[in-house]
Amino acid sequence: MSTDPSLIRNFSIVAHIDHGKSTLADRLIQHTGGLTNREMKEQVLDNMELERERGITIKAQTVRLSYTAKDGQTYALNLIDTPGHVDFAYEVSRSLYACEGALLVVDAAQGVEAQTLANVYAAIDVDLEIVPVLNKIDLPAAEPDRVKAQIEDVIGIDASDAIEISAKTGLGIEDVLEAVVTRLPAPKAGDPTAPLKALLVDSWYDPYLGVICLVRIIEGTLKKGMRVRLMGAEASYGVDGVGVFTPAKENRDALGPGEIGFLNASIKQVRDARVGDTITEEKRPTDSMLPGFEPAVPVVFCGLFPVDAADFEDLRDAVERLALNDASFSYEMETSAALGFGFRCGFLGLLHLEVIRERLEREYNVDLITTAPSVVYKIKMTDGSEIDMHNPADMPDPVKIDSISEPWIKATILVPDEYLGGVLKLCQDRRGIQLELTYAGSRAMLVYELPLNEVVFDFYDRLKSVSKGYASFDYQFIEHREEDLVKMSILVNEEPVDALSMIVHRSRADMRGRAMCEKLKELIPRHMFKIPIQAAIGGRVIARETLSAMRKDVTAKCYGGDATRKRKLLDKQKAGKKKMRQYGNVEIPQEAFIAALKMDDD
Ligand SMILES: Nc1nc2c(ncn2[C@@H]2O[C@H](COP(=O)(O)OP(=O)(O)OP(=O)(O)O)[C@@H](O)[C@H]2O)c(=O)[nH]1
Repeated sequence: MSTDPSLIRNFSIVAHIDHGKSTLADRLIQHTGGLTNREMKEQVLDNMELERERGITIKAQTVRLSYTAKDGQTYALNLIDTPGHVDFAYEVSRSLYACEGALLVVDAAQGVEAQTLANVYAAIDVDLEIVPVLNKIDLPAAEPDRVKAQIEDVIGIDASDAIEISAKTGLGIEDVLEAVVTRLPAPKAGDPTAPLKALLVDSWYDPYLGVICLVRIIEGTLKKGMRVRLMGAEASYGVDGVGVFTPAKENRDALGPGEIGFLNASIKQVRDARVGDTITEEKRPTDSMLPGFEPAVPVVFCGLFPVDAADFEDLRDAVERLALNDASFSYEMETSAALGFGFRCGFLGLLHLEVIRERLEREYNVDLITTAPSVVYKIKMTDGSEIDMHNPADMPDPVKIDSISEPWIKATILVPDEYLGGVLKLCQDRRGIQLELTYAGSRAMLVYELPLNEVVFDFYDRLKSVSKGYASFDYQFIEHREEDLVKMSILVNEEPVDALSMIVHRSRADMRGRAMCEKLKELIPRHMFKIPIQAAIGGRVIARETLSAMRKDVTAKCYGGDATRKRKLLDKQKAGKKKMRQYGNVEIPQEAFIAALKMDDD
């Protein structure tokens, strides 16, 4: 039997980073008896090691809590964990779409911050009922009244009955559960006998069961044994299992309207189970798909190569396994003159790239070289044909090119007044076009059009540093625009380093070329000989630096010292070597590749 929709509440927690979302989720699970203290890992919902370390949530997870309220009824509360970063914006919006309400958690000492706004607006956009919760009320610096006023001023929602809690001490947790039951709406009572219509909220790979799909039933009933169709993917599968997470996995026979749970159906890879897709019954399909299905497409590409060419097979294995679990990650084999065999990989954004790179290195134990991230350029050839270029190394002969266009985005940035100047300068420096500048309280809202190319390298980092972390940023792709773009090559000791070549706007080529040569001069260790470092467009050198030759023996400073120290130094050098790549007779450390691409605007 599926649960009566009036006894179901589906909700998310939205918050700025570090305001206590995970701590509150853990408390709710603990309070409703989902896990004993001992069973409870430090943070149950953020279950990937990397997520925990970086304090970000990548894959949405859900948990069903059973709560007997003061009205005597037992409710099924589905808490959906949402990822919190702009690279994963589409997944956030899909997981919010599966809810009727959200708890807006605000740190009572810090108040409303950038991500509070971005996340709460995302929730308001899909018409969720919002319950404000002031957390960390135990802190001496907590100012609940001031923060309530701020929520009303800045966000524009009523905060008079905001719940004051401490997720740390457990104070107010019961009030939160009561508010979920009494203040959030129940899901609409869809017809359990109607043709099945369910939203695919999330999917991940389980080594034993294959792909697990998290689904929200809109209408009809999902049953074990049923044959279902993924309408967007145009594929059908037999359902092997249906159930819920409490957070332990519990099998059920069926899930009805309003319920959130999982299905497994021997789906081989998450690529076949895209977030946002509509699931229906094969033999009695629903007549319309849920709106807004748009599989996330990679927008940033880069090459991944093993530091040691002998590790290529390990890398292939790791990349294949990762792709099983991440539909937004794409790859194809690539060969490079300097780097040998590797993969050209596609990502949702820079954070996604970094997360994947770290997972490959850490979980799969392969040392990697990452080439310059690049966006997708559309090239019109003089013979009328068109190509999508993912890699600057594939740039055709310029005489055969008619025009090149690059992707542009529309970015929305919220920033406190005092940092506005720095943010404006940053956007301007990145070829931004200002569309709007408005104020909400002491915050400015900026809308800019920007070339994605200028954003992929280090825009988030720069934005964070110029705004002390207070700016929030969100973007959407608008179109490809024709621009005056050229390929800039980097030559180290007269040898082109293909991994460092990039497409730049002609107006910025000199500046970028100079900056790149200066950076590389700092990043490449000295050798026994002089090394010229040059940036060039076609055959024309636009910038040049010279790395002078090393004069002293590294061990020289250990003269008279003990032999152990000397050996340690040599060992350290040897270990360092593993991370280097040989170009002609020059060694370039791996860090140089990413670091060289970070631009300093000031
Ligand atoms: N004093 C106090 N500290 C709290 C409270 N709730 C959470 N914290 C602390 O605040 C920090 C951030 O809490 P998290 O629950 O990890 O925050 P989060 O919003 O989930 O952060 P992300 O997972 O990074 O988005 C942790 O060090 C918690 O121990 C509280 O009520 N009082």
